[in-house]
Amino acid sequence: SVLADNQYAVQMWTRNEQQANEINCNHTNPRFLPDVVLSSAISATTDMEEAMQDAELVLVAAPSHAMREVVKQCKPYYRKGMLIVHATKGFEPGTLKRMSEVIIEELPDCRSELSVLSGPSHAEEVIQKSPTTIVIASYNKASAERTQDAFITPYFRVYTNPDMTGVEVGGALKNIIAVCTGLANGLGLGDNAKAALMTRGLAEMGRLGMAMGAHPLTFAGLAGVGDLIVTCTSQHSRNWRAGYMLGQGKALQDVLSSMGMVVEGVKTTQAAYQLSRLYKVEMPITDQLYEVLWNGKNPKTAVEDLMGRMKTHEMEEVAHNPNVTWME
Ligand SMILES: NC(=O)c1ccc[n+]([C@@H]2O[C@H](COP(=O)([O-])OP(=O)(O)OC[C@H]3O[C@@H](n4cnc5c(N)ncnc54)[C@H](O)[C@@H]3O)[C@@H](O)[C@H]2O)c1
Ligand SMILES: O=P(O)(O)OC[C@H](O)CO
Repeated sequence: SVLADNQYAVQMWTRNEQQANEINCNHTNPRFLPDVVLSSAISATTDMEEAMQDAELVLVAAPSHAMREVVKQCKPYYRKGMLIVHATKGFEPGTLKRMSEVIIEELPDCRSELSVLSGPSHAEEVIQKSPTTIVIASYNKASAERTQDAFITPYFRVYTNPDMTGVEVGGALKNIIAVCTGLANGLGLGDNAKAALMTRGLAEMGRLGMAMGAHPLTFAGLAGVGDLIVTCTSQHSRNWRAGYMLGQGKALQDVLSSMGMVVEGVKTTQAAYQLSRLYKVEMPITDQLYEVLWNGKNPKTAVEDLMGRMKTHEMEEVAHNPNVTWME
């Protein structure tokens, strides 16, 4: 819709014939965005060749577990010079790769034209043209700026950032903390607990991100704290809602099937748990959510175990900084 507002003819690809017909005939997409009329500049097809044949820019928003499969389908129709943008927040299950790494493996020639679009941006609000800010990260400045120009509108403000790793890691990890804050609300815990999870969650997002090569300041930006705030507090968040239902005692499988849409935070918790061991980074909140989601731990016990951890400094970097001294 943003691209259509910027005068692009938009061709959507979907594997669902009925959805394509609905978009072409009625300009609606009722399962995903009920009560919304789409621009007539948007059409849909189930034929990838048709979708990509005249494309200047390809935006991929497949769930993280399906990214490789979808990019493989794009491959025969890819042309050098096309801008490739992804908006997916997660890691590839099993390989633990970031989405840009998966895309570059499948389309090695696209590296300098590849960007990630991330930040606090629930589709339900973007479609209403409610003011939204996002960030585009790319290895290449010119590609970041071309992509920024393609998306920027008076209601959709786009920033650029050269830190691809930080933007991708921030966008993926915030979903873990959103599931946790939903869980806390479902358990009846208060705002103090929510603020604690968001703040200490941001600390562990930054720790893993930096170990993976990200710039620490990216976590203070839109793809870090910005997306963390919206996902932990918005009525639109699927990750928060999934956590809330778990906190109310529903089983994970029932929660996921009732949602009918991807809840990236569940698989991302497993990936982050594995990455934290690979990079030797402490992620106590992620560890507890992993035990709840994947090993059936009682969430109340998980909260007790988090609160009962050995006492420590708030920021190791500050406490052990030789320029910062304690008074005797
Ligand atoms: N919804 C948002 O507001 C929003 C905002 C920013 C980023 N994202 C990210 O975008 C990604 C997708 O989220 P969403 O909200 O569109 O999810 P969704 O569950 O609403 O839609 C996912 C779509 O992908 C399709 N799909 C699933 N597996 C597929 C496969 N193997 N091949 C082809 N198509 C497949 C589904 O049929 C569905 O149409 C996620 O990583 C999410 O974090 C979502
Ligand atoms: O609905 P969620 O929880 O998947 O969040 C969607 C977007 O990532 C918000 O920026």
